[in-house]
Amino acid sequence: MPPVVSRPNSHEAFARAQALMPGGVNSPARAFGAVGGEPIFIDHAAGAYLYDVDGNQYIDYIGSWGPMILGHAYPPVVEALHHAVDRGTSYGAPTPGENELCELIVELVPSVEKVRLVNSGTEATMSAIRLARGITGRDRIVKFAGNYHGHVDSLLVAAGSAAATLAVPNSPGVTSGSSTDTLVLEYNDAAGLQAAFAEHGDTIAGVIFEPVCGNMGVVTPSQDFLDALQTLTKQNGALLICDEVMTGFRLSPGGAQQRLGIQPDITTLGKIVGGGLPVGAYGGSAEVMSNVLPEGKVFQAGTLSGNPLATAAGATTLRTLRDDPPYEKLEALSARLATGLEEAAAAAGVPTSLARVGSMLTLFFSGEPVTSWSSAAKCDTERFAKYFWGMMDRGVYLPCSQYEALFVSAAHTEADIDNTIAAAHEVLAAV
Ligand SMILES: Cc1ncc(COP(=O)(O)O)c(C=O)c1O
Ligand SMILES: NCC(=O)CCC(=O)O
Repeated sequence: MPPVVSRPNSHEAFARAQALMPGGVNSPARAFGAVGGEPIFIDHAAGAYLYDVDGNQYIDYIGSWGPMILGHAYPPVVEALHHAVDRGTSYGAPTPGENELCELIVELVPSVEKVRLVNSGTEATMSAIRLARGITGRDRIVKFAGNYHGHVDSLLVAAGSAAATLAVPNSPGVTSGSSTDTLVLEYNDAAGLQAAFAEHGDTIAGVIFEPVCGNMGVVTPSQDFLDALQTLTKQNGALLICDEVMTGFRLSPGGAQQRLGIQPDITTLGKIVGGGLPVGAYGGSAEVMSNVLPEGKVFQAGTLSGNPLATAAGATTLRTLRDDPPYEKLEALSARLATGLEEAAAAAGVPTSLARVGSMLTLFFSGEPVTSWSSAAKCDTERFAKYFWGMMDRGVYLPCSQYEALFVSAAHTEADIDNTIAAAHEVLAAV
């Protein structure tokens, strides 16, 4: 792996970008705010690799923050897009391609009988909570500290991911009304959830949660927490909203709900469902979804929803995951990476704890296991930043925050993993 020597073209591009976009970026997650320095500008990507505008190559463990489970420019997806683009890029009218993608979602995700396509994970969660409120006639939504559900006003409270990384878990501009209707609890705290239902049960429309959390780094749900979520929502007539934007089609063909045996009322999807194009989706039983306009009365719409390029990329990706499942390979590669990183940290005497579920993993710079936001917040983020840059300079592109998951793709090889571990040995010895 050639060392990365310099990035003058990225530097120049970032200078231009800063005059054009706030912070020079179109999403704060990619601004490198928590690790210092400047983001690299990407020229192109193929398989497991990113190539920056200075010609440096990186092993990519972000994969566009989750979607690229098959690797970049996966040939069948590229071919499907070529075929689609010649037929026009948007019609604002129904297409057979929408049926194909929705059939695959319904086939693969256990709790989904009917689904609505939108353009992002944020739109999916925004629509899901509106649906829960519309069905129940109640206002309150429960969410968990450190979980991130996109930039929906009422969910941008104690939010994880870039909101936590950049210290705005509660953004200015979110009205006190929206945050009053949001009840924030600790992840993995079944007793806290029980107490919240005891006090507010008849006003809670729904509980939204990450079934395996990725947005405060990877945090695994305990079985009693999962049981409490399902039992308490059912007992109190609230809807359980499983946010599988990150975990959907990643942790198994049917997502975290299939892997962990969760039965939600509404599921939100994003990332992989669009195969690298902008798609989100929300779905549930036919009965729950019958409340969405025009079948029901809960309004939700979109000019580009079900876009033909997006459905082509999404359907090709899901079909590949169904017909040629990469999950065993992902498990083996991810376990190899996790073990290697743990060994590298131990050899260097750096206190860490490694969390992994399938192909999502995080090396926390804290000796204690992380189970919720209060334990995640104890990590040594300065040490993480040194680790991040050391890895970057050795051609390994990691999420630029302690509070994110790293993703392994089916395009990674054992050699990529071993090179990454070798880099980690060098870097961790020096942080
Ligand atoms: C669990 C979860 N929900 C929702 C979102 C929001 O999705 P998007 O960025 O596509 O709006 C994300 C990621 O960004 C996520 O990880
Ligand atoms: N885990 C956080 C994300 O995936 C968000 C990416 C972005 O907003 O750029």
